[in-house]
Amino acid sequence: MVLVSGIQCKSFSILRHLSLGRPTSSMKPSVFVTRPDVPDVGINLLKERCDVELWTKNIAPPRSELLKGVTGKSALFCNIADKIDKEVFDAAGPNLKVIATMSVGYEHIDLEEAKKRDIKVGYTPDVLTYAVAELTVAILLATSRRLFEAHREIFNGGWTSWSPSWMCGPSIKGKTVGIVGFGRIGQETARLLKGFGVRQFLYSGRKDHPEASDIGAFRLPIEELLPQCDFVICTLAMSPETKHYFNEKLFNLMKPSAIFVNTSRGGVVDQDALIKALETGQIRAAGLDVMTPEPIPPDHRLLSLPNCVVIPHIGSAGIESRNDMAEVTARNILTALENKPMPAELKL
Ligand SMILES: O=C(O)C(=O)CO
Repeated sequence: MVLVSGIQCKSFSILRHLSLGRPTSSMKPSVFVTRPDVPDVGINLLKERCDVELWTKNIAPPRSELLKGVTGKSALFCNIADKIDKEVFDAAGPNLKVIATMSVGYEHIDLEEAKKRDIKVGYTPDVLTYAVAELTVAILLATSRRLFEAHREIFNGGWTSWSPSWMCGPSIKGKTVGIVGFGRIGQETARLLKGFGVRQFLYSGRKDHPEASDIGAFRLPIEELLPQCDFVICTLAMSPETKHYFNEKLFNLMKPSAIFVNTSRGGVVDQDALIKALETGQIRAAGLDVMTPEPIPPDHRLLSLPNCVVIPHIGSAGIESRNDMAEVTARNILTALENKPMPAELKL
């Protein structure tokens, strides 16, 4: 609450309606941004209207710094590596109006708590769909054509000569691809893969997707889909229902030649079951942009498997998409602070 000429104003937007002109620096809402390397486009937008405080290091702020940074702020600009729970809301205090995450995933935010306190929550769907789909195709190819394994052979002396059967892997052309979680990213991945000559796309999920007919994809129950697929791509969103969705039973339904790719969340896979499937040859290989935990310790068992490609959660890391994500996040904050419709607000 601020006092202006004897009038008590609840928010920045009311001050603006009173035609008091551009707010002075002391009247500006304040934002805590949990990384210093957010693309300029987002930070510059925020700075036009807000006092912006950036966490100084390129790692997630330790808990104590997150709590300190958010104290008294009007808005929080965060990402998937920041756990936003009751303690953070309490530390922020009553000024907090909006939390905007620079991500499409939002399972790191306690939405119940936000709702209780009437705090808006913004996220960044759509703008990263292409980048994640592109990376999904890249991991699929890196896994099937054994790119990292082959690269290592150059340095470890394994490349002795051109050999007829050395470093061979299956092509995508003529194969059956199953997409589990046929939302925006799953569908875009299928569109990109069409160019590789896939014979059949299958998908599973709770409902039919009208877009599937353009793509030429058929919906099947997961138990019928898995035994038919040469490639299984997981783009399932994380939720309590999808935790450890890919378990031993599902890996056992896959072909021994199957390649499994996950670019959604590590938590949707029972990782021990995946490791077992890779070690025993239950499936041929896996390509993962996501895993548990993140970052994965360098001595983790998963990293010792030659048939597993592991990438450090860079699905959305296209330059264009990260710029767009920063911009949408900033606009989510600015519009929420002015009580205007946000570009991408989560319904609480
Ligand atoms: O946006 C997300 O949810 C990510 O995982 C990172 O882009």
